Amino acid sequence: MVYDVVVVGGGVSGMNAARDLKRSGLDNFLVLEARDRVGGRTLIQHADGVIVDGGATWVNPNQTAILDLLHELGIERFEQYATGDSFAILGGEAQKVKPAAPNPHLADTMDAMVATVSAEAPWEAPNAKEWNGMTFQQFLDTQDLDQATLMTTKIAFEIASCAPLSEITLLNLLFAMRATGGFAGIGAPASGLPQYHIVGGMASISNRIAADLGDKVRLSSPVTKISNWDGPGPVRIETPNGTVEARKVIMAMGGSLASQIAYEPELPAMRKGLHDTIDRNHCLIKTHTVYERPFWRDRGASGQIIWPDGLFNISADVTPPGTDKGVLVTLVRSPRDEAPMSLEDRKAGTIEAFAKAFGEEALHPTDFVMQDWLQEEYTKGVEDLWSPGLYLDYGPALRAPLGNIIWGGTETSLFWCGFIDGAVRGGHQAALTALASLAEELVPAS
Ligand SMILES: Cc1cc2nc3c(=O)[nH]c(=O)nc-3n(C[C@H](O)[C@H](O)[C@H](O)COP(=O)(O)OP(=O)(O)OC[C@H]3O[C@@H](n4cnc5c(N)ncnc54)[C@H](O)[C@@H]3O)c2cc1C
Repeated sequence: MVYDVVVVGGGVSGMNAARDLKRSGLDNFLVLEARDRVGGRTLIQHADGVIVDGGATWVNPNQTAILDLLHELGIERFEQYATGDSFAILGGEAQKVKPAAPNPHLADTMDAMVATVSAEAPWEAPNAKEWNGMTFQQFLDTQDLDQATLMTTKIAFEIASCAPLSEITLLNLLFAMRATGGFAGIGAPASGLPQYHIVGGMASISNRIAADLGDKVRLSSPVTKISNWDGPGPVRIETPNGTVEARKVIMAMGGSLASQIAYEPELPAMRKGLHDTIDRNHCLIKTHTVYERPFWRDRGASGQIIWPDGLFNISADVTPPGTDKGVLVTLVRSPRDEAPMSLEDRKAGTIEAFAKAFGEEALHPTDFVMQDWLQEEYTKGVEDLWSPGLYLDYGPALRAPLGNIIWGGTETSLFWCGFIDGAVRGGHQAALTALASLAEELVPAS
């Protein structure tokens, strides 16, 4: 049997592509997912009986593709708790901090630069070459900014980008800003956290779609080799459980994961170059600490702590509705070469920091869970799109189909690429491309 389409990867992007295929009336398709679950970089964890997001969690009101999907699936969202004081740990002590307004000079300067970078082809920007040769840190050094601005910019952008400013190529950042609505989109200082969480966890999106697709989703099926992708004849897709054939293949994953698969014939140099240039090893850890109640709220605290160069980068109150417990998340962006820290040590350092800001009650959580994405074979840390040359040298290969392979995943989206919203958009786009390409084959050759 030859499938019309095989979707490789059951993250939000692949599941959304499969959902579109089904809604188009196509029946002859299959999703192959490496893990024993769908959802990819979204993950439901249970902490003292409370559902928390081990992966992606925040959605903001500008992210219309994910908001539409949530609406269609009947999935509710709840607002981020943001009432009360925020803290920063500076010099070992917790201090109340007021959100600083973004520096208008920096915002205007960068928005003017963003205006010259197109979402479709950032490599064609007039200054693409110059900006490809410069890091964000080097650019900031030329801007004559005060220390406070430099610090808020560093915190906001390092959290949003999961990389030190010295490793972010300016051209790539400007594209990311273009894709997310300008300077204020990706990580404007003091723009705060995005605003909504998903009731039941972000992974309920993929779980809901998987339940609807039934046996069209094959779990624990890591694709190891893709042959004859350039046709004619069907593409062969190998997994340890057997080989399937398809007319079209949607690769719904980032380039760094796609590069772990063997291709015959080999992929062209441009696409291989793209895979090799994506930096895949930046670590992102999330922890959730559960308490009997959100006691920090009684003390007038929002739950947010910013800790430049600390054990974690930022914390927030992510207590879902319907529980008396209180839940604090931390996001940890670790340098690649940092030795992994044990759960016990991370817990001890985290609650000690919470105690500095919120008092002794913080030393008595009822549960503490951690998720380290660098340890996940089918995620491999955060897929960074910051390396020099990624767009300038290999950008045209990012979305261009190759033979019968169609590239999907959040990284291919023109908008909110790298985010859940981009994953939904990348899925829509890949499904449309596959359907159009199948339709084209029905047109008789003249
Ligand atoms: C800790 C963390 C926090 C985040 N927070 C947010 C947030 O708050 N808001 C937001 O918008 N975004 C956030 N993101 C980003 C968001 O999670 C991603 O943009 C999105 O989930 C990507 O979806 P995807 O389907 O494109 O890719 P993935 O989720 O990576 O899906 C790829 C799928 O392919 C599978 N796969 C890999 N290799 C193979 C193979 N060989 N064969 C078969 N299957 C394979 C994987 O198992 C996976 O299921 C966060 C990411 C992380 C890691």
